[in-house]
Amino acid sequence: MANLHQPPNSPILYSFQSKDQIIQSLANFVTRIQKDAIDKKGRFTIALSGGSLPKMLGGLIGNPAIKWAHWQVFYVDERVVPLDHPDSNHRACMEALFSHVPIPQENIHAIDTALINDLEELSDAYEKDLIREFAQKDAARFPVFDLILLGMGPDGHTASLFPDHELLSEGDRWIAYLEDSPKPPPKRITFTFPVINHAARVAFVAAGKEKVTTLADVLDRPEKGLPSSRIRPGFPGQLYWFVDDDASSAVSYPKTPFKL
Ligand SMILES: O=C1O[C@H](COP(=O)(O)O)[C@@H](O)[C@H](O)[C@H]1O
Repeated sequence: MANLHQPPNSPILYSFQSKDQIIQSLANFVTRIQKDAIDKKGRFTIALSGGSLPKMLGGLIGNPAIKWAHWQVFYVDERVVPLDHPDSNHRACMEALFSHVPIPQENIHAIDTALINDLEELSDAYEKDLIREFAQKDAARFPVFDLILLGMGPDGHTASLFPDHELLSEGDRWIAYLEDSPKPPPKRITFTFPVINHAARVAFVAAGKEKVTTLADVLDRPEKGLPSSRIRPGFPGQLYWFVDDDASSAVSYPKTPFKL
């Protein structure tokens, strides 16, 4: 559980020469965290993003060390569209990962598309799904995920938390909704900052030259307050960055060699 009396741990930045190296290292990292979680509690709770992230998870396919039956998967944010829509984060994760591995479908927590015409009900229902998974088991004010995987947009947004948006100050709800996302589609639901910042581990995955300025702003100039720089899991939580050398070429923040 987050300890408010201790300052957050500093982020750990891993930079790789290629996307393939990110994919392999990320797979090793996730594999180790799921083993520790399952050994300790018999389950592994993970939340995934959409955007470019799902395609970075390919290193998990065919890995015999992954105990899929023990995974409980939620989405950090979801675009409010049918689950087979090209914009759906669930669809992207199914196509890139879950349709290739033996995970029980009931362990993947997608939005209830019967509710997509009422965003408040939809986000309440997703919050209740989270509460069912976490509240009775962990009795915490906020869920404590074993691992949350995030992306970062070129504007510095993460999840569906966009620069200058009123949801940046949401400190109470677990799941919030928005109808005015600056990036299409406009209707989305999203984890709030407190949920992300209560996780045991959070890892950003960001690659490509189009992220270079934003990554330097987030890591070297956090005082700018971009949404991605507000991700600071409370102690003893740990934040990691898995990036490529293109994205990190303008960053002064110290890099750490990757080893497990
Ligand atoms: O719209 C979204 O964007 C972010 C970042 O996407 P990326 O393609 O720049 O990695 C993503 O993390 C989020 O889940 C998604 O809904």
